Amino acid sequence: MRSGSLRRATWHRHINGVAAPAAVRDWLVTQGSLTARLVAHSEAFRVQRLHQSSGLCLADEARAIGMQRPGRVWEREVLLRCDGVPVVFAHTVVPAASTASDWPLFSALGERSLGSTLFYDPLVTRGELEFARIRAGHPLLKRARAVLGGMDDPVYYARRCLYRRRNGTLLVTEVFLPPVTSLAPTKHYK
Ligand SMILES: C=C(O[C@@H]1C=C(C(=O)O)C=C[C@H]1O)C(=O)O
Repeated sequence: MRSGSLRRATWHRHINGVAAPAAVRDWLVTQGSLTARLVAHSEAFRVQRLHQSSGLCLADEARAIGMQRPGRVWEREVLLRCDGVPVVFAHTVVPAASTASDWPLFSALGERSLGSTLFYDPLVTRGELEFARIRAGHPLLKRARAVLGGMDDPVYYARRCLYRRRNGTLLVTEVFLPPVTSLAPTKHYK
């Protein structure tokens, strides 16, 4: 398999395109805020910020955020932890050309969930979810492995969603980690 294909994932508009096991599929198709659902499936939820800085967007996300070729972006990567257990590795990019008026809260998020700023802002519109199977050579798995170690499964399942606000675009990619399928709804979950 060409290395290029390892670096890039094939993003499908329909969940059937990734043939995910039922338990993972249920999480991949979560509508609304993933944060909200994870909070309802844990006693203690935490956004662990790994880094937030400028960088180059990944080869398979440039076009999705409106760039002709990979260019400079503001990049944020976090682990979402339920009761201490990492269940999602999330990677968010905003084109560096975006202005503070496009995403006024993005740079100062810290360990607050990005979802809390996206789902309650009437100016934000949300695109369609896309789904992918990502494998060992994909940069997102390399980064997750650098933080978590292990990550030896042959395939991981990911989704991504494009958000727009004023003239800005923001792409959130979520890689689901195996422990997510062990989460059970807590008493608060309706
Ligand atoms: C988009 C959401 O925000 C979550 C929080 C993120 C963050 O804080 O960086 C990233 C991905 C999301 O899973 C959500 O809650 O659905």
